Amino acid sequence: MGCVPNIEVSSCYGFLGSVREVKFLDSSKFIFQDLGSIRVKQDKKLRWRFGSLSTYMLKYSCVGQPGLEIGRSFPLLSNVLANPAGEVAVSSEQKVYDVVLKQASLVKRKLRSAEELDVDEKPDIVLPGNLGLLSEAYDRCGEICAEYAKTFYLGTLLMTPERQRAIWAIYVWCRRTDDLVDGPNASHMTPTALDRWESRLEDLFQGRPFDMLDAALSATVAKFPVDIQPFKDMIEGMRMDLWKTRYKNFDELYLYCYYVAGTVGLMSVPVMGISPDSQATTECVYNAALALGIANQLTNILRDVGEDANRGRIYLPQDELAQAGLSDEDIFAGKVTDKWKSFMKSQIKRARKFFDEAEKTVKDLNEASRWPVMASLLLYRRILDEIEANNYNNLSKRAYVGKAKKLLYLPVAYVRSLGPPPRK
Ligand SMILES: CC(C)=CCC/C(C)=C/CC/C(C)=C/CC/C(C)=C/[C@@H]1[C@@H](COP(=O)(O)OP(=O)(O)O)[C@]1(C)CC/C=C(\C)CC/C=C(\C)CCC=C(C)C
Ligand SMILES: [Mn+2]
Repeated sequence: MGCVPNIEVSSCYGFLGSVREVKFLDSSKFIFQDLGSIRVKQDKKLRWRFGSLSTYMLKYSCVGQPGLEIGRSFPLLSNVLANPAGEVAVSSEQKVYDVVLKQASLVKRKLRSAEELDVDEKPDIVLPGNLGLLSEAYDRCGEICAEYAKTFYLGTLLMTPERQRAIWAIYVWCRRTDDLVDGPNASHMTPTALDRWESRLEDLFQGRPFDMLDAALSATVAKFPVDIQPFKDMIEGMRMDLWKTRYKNFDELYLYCYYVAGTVGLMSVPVMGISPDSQATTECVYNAALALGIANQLTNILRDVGEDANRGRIYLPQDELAQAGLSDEDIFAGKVTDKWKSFMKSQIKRARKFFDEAEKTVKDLNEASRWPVMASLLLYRRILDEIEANNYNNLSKRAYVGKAKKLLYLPVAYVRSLGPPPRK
């Protein structure tokens, strides 16, 4: 999916040339009752097939509709399928892209309305008690990040102190959220407990943190234009982990990856900042952040196939396993067959595509954030190489990047992050 803003058709009735109702699934939920002025110009290469909407160039001259530029045309999305009733099933990629658009427009508005202060100059919010507590809270977040996520921690050491502390605070909240369903007390976790965690999140966003670690995130979201939605969506991903142990196809898996990892990318962009020299749209940068999160999660899933299977979870898409002549039993048997190797090659290839999409936009970030993000990207992507080096045995062997190699990658990441943002 490119960065061209897309309008997603949720339901489209009528015949070519005289569309009667098109609902736009963006934050405004436009419903054009009087569509007389809308003409759907059929692209000569495509034709209308009842029940499936192909890509159309939608030309309109809507007058008086806020936010829609008159006369502009947008390519409608070709993966929008309509059933005979004209109702449209929306792919996960589209649902997530809708979130990305909202996040991007929200940050653009926040940055426009707020003083264009460099984040390093903004004062910390004053929390009850003394400021020393906040500094102590951030230090504790840094210790937790160093303890549980050496790769990410290494990346944050390359950041400015303000951004470093903000990412530590976000990391700790993400870690605590993940530990609710993956940690030692996971067996006692219930949807109600996740609801309580979500209301605690709302409190900290309103400046009422529950404990010192929440206080660090509360101060962070007061300082950076970070929105609550990605945090809520991550909790939704944890709700899925409570009951869902199989994924029918990549569309289902993509949505899960957005929830637990793409959200991290969306949380991080306002902290990383976008370079003033960047020619990329905010949507493009958010898309790249999403892609990095998806890439990380797909890599994490490929790295942890054996471990996850031992806990009764198989994230790999069932339809793709079947197409490769594989089943859950093959995974539980733990045998690295030729079929398994061939299947893994295609899974690794797809994960790399998401890393490559993210890498194209790292240089559009604020200069001080490029190196840490590039380092984190290269180090996580390296896990895929290690799975290959293990001859695709991710069923009983956990691929990892050794400390020496991690350090070796830092100068590589530095060189890769040099240079101006790419011309779009
Ligand atoms: C320097 C840098 C990239 C910092 C980001 C650090 C951060 C906030 C990480 C949060 C990670 C976390 C604990 C998320 C909770 C859910 C979860 C576990 C997600 C999976 C992470 C892997 O964690 P781990 O390696 O510990 O695996 P196990 O739990 O042991 O199985 C994930 C794979 C998701 C990680 C996703 C990211 C780090 C996304 C980072 C994206 C950006 C920083 C956006 C950069 C912007 C552009 C334009 C590319
Ligand atoms: Mn994992």
